[in-house]
Amino acid sequence: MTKIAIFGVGLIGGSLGLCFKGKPGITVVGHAIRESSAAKYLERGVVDHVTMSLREAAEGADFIFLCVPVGSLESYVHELSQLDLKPGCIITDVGSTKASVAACARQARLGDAVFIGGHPMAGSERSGVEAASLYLFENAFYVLTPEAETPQPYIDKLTDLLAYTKAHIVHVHPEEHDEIVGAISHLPHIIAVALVNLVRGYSQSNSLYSLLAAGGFRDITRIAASDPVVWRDILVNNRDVLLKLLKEWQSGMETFIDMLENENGEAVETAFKEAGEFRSKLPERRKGMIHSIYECYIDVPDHPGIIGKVATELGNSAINLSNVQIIESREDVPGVLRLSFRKQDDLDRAVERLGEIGYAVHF
Ligand SMILES: NC(=O)c1ccc[n+]([C@@H]2O[C@H](COP(=O)([O-])OP(=O)(O)OC[C@H]3O[C@@H](n4cnc5c(N)ncnc54)[C@H](O)[C@@H]3O)[C@@H](O)[C@H]2O)c1
Ligand SMILES: O=C(O)C(=O)C[C@]1(C(=O)O)C=C[C@@H](O)C=C1
Repeated sequence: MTKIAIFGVGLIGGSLGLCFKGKPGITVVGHAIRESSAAKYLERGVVDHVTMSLREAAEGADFIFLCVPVGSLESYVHELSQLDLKPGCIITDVGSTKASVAACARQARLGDAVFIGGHPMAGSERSGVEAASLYLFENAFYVLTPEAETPQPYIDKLTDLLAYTKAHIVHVHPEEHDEIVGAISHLPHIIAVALVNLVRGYSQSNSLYSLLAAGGFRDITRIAASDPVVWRDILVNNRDVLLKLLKEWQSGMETFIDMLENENGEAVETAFKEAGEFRSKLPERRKGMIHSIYECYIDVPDHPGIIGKVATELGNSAINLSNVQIIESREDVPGVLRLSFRKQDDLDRAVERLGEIGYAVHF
């Protein structure tokens, strides 16, 4: 039996558990720090067994996944180094920063165990095991940061196991990872939070700010709802990279100030053109990379049973709907439903079908 131990059974740890559990010859053990969490992990079926003992979870494990916030990773590596781990055990993590944990693992005495850093480039603004999903990593990139001296058979073994996530494995150097992910993930989270807090301030004296906040604001700020502890740890850990990026960001904002002060419409137009061209060339909307789900919005009349009606219509056309959410519902005013799909094809067919039967569909 291959034993996989997961520490930190939340969004990412729970999703990995779902990918591995039930696969031939695999048993998944989750480590819980609270009894109430232990019961929840079993109830949600993300692991086969739960233990509150770090030793019991780790000893005898063939793979150990550290899925706790970045600020706790080093203490876990240290604690594992005190245990009698199975020879050949592969320890990996899923932290959003890689340089510090790699440096820590290099120094740790892990005996016959091997550390290989990892980072699935998929996630969500939701957190906790309640948000775990079997499909989270499908088609996303999964970064591994092996050292030059990491024996190839260990890398192959971890890569083989990760095939159950259906993610694409890429190897990146830890420092290079932190620079790139700083720009494409950490900086956007800072910008989203700063923007939401700016508008939150304005809305305290005028409720129209919240009322009128529409697609543009919601698109750019979804990630501002991400877990505060997870993101505190990421930003503090990657502060050197982020301080450099924030200075460049500041200079980018200064450029916009100059354009507006000088009424330089041409420069504004060029900035939008260049950004649009680059964005349109990003790899096709890959689940987990840009959107973790395929979504559209439809205007619906405010009357009972509308969700059932839409779901039945899609079901009759064999279109697989993964989620429906009412995102605006006020008396006497048409509401908006958000429809989520796991595949681009389902989204495309839903848009066509709903359009045919008269719904206004938006993206
Ligand atoms: N959220 C994302 O989109 C995303 C994506 C990729 C990687 N990551 C990384 O994955 C890791 C987990 O993030 P998540 O989004 O799954 O968070 P989460 O809050 O959903 O899960 C974290 C888990 O760790 C446990 N935990 C929290 N603090 C702990 C501590 N001090 N000691 C031990 N356990 C603790 C929690 O009980 C929870 O089970 C982080 O390192 C994060 O950087 C997150
Ligand atoms: O989709 C989201 O909500 C995410 O924030 C996912 C996201 C990202 O920024 O792309 C967040 C953190 C990770 O470490 C990897 C992926």
